[in-house]
Amino acid sequence: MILNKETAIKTAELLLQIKAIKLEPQQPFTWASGWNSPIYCDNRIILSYPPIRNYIREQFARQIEELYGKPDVIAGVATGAIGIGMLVAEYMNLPFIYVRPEAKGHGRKNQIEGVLQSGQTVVVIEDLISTGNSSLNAVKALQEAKANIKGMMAIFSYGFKTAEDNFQAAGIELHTLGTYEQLIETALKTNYINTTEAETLQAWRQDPSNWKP
Ligand SMILES: O=P(O)(O)OC[C@H]1O[C@H](OP(=O)(O)OP(=O)(O)O)[C@H](O)[C@@H]1O
Ligand SMILES: O=C(O)c1cc(=O)[nH]c(=O)[nH]1
Repeated sequence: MILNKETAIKTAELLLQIKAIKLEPQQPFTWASGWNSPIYCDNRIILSYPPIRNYIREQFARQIEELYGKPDVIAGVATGAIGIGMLVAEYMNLPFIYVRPEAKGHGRKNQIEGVLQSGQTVVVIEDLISTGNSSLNAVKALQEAKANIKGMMAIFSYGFKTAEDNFQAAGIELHTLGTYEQLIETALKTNYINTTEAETLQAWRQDPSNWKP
């Protein structure tokens, strides 16, 4: 679910401004899910731009307070959302933890790093949602540790039906700052992409798991 249109427009403008959106239809990117894709959204770049990371941090903090009040803990999904999650926690003066894709094989063998107590309310921050599997894997680990998950907030989602279904099946509310539709609209308007590229991106989105260049 998009948080609000104004934020979606601004988020798209900022991601394009810092060239977080990469298009390479001839040399597709491989995603975490194994899918091939002509597009990659590298939200990690946001951390290199203080005014932009401040904007994202403040949007998250404002929306979290509006939706859930103050949770006990902010969690980030490793590694992409550790940085921005920590900034949100700092801004809200809340504890921060992060969740690895799996438990470490050595040391304390933790999957969740930081302090989480049974029954604590948690808002989970993610940088990006494709299938939603990484995010929901983190949610599962938190729930197994008896966290009370209030919701998941992401900078951007491709808005795939499979992700929506996955979140619905898990009973987790997802809110995003930016959307694919807004990104493509803004990218066209600002000549970041041309109409042929926009058509490729729309066609790809119809069946992303089977797309080939
Ligand atoms: O919705 P999904 O299909 O799971 O894909 C999205 C995930 O992919 C990226 O992480 P990546 O695996 O590239 O690792 P990183 O966060 O360590 O960069 C991103 O940060 C999300 O966590
Ligand atoms: O699904 C992914 O792995 C993925 C897609 C994308 O656009 N950006 C990203 O960081 N990961």
